[in-house]
Amino acid sequence: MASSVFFTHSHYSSSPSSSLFRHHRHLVAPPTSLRFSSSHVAPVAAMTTDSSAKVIDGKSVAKQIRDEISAEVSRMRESIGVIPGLAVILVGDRKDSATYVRNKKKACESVGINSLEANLPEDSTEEEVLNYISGYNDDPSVHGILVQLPLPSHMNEQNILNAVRIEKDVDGFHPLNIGRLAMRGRDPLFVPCTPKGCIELLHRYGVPIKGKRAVVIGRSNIVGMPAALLLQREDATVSVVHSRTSNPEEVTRQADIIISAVGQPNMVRENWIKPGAVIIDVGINPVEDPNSARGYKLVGDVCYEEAIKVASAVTPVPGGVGPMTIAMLLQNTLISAKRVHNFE
Ligand SMILES: Nc1nc(=O)c2c([nH]1)NC[C@@H]1CN(c3ccc(C(=O)N[C@@H](CCC(=O)O)C(=O)O)cc3)C=[N+]21
Repeated sequence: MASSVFFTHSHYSSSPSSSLFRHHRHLVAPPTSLRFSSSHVAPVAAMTTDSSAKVIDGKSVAKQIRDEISAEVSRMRESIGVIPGLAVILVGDRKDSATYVRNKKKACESVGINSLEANLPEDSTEEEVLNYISGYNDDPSVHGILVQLPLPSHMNEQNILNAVRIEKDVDGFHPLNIGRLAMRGRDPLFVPCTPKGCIELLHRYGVPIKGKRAVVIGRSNIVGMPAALLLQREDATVSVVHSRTSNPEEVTRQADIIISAVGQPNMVRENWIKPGAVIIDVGINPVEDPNSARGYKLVGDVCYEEAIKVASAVTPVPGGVGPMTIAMLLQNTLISAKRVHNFE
């Protein structure tokens, strides 16, 4: 888990992920800070007719998906009287985690999903967390359980994730769900939200995957690894570039599709990118920005200003994969409620 982009998101987080990537940390973002107003986002249909790179607008796709979910939630409530429910367990008071949990809650409200929240103090015991999980496991109004990561270091993440009933594992982090994702001829009950959001963006932008070369940068349990499995299920030829890969830029330059999830700001430069490649940037990295009220801004793993010149399409940060992650969480919660109530 150490190389997960999730854990490097916050400027409160202590250590950078991987050693090989560390020498890129000093790269600074190019001076112009791009703004992604909806006005310069091309409509999806225009993508194939224009040769300059397109912004893959995750924020608006996520909004579209939330509208679809919202309609399904209403239909379900009206026909069988069931409202999907998501329980989120937050341990400790990391600011970034609290923000994410708040955003998830808001997103639930926006589509009519019930949200429950357990806020436990940093010094809680593992047993206390397990008690909450077992309460939610047994609660029929809860269709999805999410344990916000990272957990405090005194807790055993594996024990805790193993305790979530797989039928409610809307994060898709249970080893049985991951195992099924990895096996041909089997299907997991849930696909992890961030990788699922990446593939959904490729689908909705009409990017062909079958037979294409894909490179995933990063091998975390929550993004890189499941993203590589999903691409393989989509019939891409997949390579995984990681902290011990020699010549990562050369490998990455072969890719028609790049998914980067390492948590190193602006690591992927122009010379890593094959002209015309499609880039999904999962990194959400805070970098100092005196012009911003917060004192920092968020940038991806990919140097956006360089990528936009060579790639055919790129996801921005923010407004790319992040909002899709939340939309997929809502979708998984709906899928769970439909499944348990046999509602089609
Ligand atoms: N059990 C678990 N499941 C998770 O899915 C999970 C987690 N733990 N721990 C933390 C990470 C991080 N994560 C994000 C979700 C949405 C945005 C998001 O919406 N970002 C926006 C806004 C960024 C901002 O301005 O702060 C954007 O990129 O546009 C980002 C990050 C889910 N995570």
